[in-house]
Amino acid sequence: MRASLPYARAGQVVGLLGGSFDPAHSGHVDLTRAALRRFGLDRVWWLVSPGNPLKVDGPAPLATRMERACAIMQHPRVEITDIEARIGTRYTARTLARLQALYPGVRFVWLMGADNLAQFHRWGDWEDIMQRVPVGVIARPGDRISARMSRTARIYRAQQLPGRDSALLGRADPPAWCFINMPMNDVSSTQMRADGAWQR
Ligand SMILES: Nc1ncnc2c1ncn2[C@@H]1O[C@H](COP(=O)(O)OP(=O)(O)OP(=O)(O)O)[C@@H](O)[C@H]1O
Ligand SMILES: O=C(O)c1ccc[n+]([C@@H]2O[C@H](COP(=O)([O-])O)[C@@H](O)[C@H]2O)c1
Repeated sequence: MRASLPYARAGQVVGLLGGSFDPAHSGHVDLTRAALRRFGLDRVWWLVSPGNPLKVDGPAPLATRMERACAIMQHPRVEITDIEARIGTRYTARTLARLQALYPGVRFVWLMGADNLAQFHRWGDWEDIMQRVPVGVIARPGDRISARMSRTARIYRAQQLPGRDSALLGRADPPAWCFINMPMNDVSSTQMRADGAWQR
């Protein structure tokens, strides 16, 4: 876990996986490894959120979620960060604006599971997000159809890269997005909390 901002140099492509990580699990790890392989990324940063603006229940303390995330995701090209708490944002559009100002010349790609694409049009300034960065979407059990039928997918149909061209996403100019399939992992934090595997 780092006390400073993560490092990236101009020209690199950094995938950002924002999440509640309450708790982090193998689905996040699989998504991250697939994103590194498929989207032409140099690095991935996990942004452990101070709290999802759309979720009513507060998550477990940030330090507890960070500790678990660091324990489960160990990879030389992946950083676990609480950067949103440090810069005082929880809305993705604002996070991206701050990161782009802090890291001129670094290319960022927003990463998310298919469930988040399905409701992406409810996020604050979601069209600004689409204009700022390419978006990589990873299949999730039960959400493939709702994601493909989503308002975002329909509005940005012409800007969708086919899965076979996913390696171009990192260097594509926004708006651009790509949906990839991977061997699906049906683990979820909700289920882990329900099973008593994680206490808030
Ligand atoms: N099993 C999975 N397969 C693909 N993507 C996933 C999977 N689990 C989580 N993600 C994605 O990882 C990001 C962070 O997820 P999050 O921390 O909310 O975990 P979660 O399991 O979805 O939690 P919850 O059940 O509390 O909503 C989101 O974009 C989510 O879509
Ligand atoms: O900006 C928003 O309005 C917004 C609304 C919902 C979710 N997000 C972000 O989406 C990421 C995934 O959230 P979650 O809770 O599904 O893990 C996390 O970084 C949230 O901050 C962002």
